[in-house]
Amino acid sequence: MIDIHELTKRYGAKTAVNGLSLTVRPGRVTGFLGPNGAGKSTTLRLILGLHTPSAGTVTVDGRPFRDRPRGLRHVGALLDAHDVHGGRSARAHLSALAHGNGLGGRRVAQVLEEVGLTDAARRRIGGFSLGMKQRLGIAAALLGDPPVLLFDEPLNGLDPEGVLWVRGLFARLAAEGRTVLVSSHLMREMEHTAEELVVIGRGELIAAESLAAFSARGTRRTVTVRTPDTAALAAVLTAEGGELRTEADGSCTVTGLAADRVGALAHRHRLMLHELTPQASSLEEAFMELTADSVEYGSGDRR
Ligand SMILES: Nc1ncnc2c1ncn2[C@@H]1O[C@H](COP(=O)(O)OP(=O)(O)OP(=O)(O)O)[C@@H](O)[C@H]1O
Repeated sequence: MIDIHELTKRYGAKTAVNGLSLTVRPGRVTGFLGPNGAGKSTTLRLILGLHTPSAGTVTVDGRPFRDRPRGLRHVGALLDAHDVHGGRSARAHLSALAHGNGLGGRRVAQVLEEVGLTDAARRRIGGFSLGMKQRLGIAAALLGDPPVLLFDEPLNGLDPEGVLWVRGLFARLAAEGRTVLVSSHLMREMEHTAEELVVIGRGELIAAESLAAFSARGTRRTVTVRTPDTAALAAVLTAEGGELRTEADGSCTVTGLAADRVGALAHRHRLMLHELTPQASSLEEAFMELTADSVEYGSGDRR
């Protein structure tokens, strides 16, 4: 379990993390989402004690991570897949880590196998693709068989088969009762990866809840309608504050009114409906809406 309490990190005049409080629980994969520059990497570094908080506290299973000798046995982390010595082989890299953490060599072979790098174990890391480096970083995180795992943008550079593999691995690690925190700036990456979400923007907490609860936050819900009386229905709905758009397939998309209200209005005005389907707001939409004000380097049209 990771406990973050009123955590703030300033770099000079820049506040990267601002009064952040949250708990990441074991047994589920938690997605850590936010636009670029939201403070995700800074938070992960603060959890690992690589940076010192300006204020607040962060503990891993009840203690600051820095207080733990042989850290890999407690927290495994992939922060930056490129942060490896390119001249070393994958096996040498992992062996050095294992040695520094009092872990046996057998574990190195096990994690190489786990991430599918056994055949590449003797090759220089410098020649690895980004996807292979991500796998190596995941192997390093798994080395100490830790109860808590942190992954910063682990899906970057992975091919579709790699993405599926990582999702399966994270789900298994969580099912084993571990705490698994996975950062991403892309909602669509988390949609099939995480069960819980923590969303931050400009260093502040925006949401911490299940994927389903987060999805329900989208306010731009729409209703799909089919009717032989499009013009009449459009007039009725517009008078009630809704908006009706005709789609290429002949259906209509209604915004601004809930499905039951659309149905009641059609009934009152004796208009025939062939379909009345509320559309769940997509996760992506909820994410864009909630983080629109915190996009640091956005294109402008997201606001
Ligand atoms: N060492 C540093 N010195 C100064 N500013 C920093 C430092 N590290 C991070 N920042 C700033 O703090 C903010 C948060 O950065 P951080 O890398 O934590 O965000 P992020 O959510 O991980 O973003 P990304 O998705 O782009 O990796 C950014 O504005 C960044 O420029």
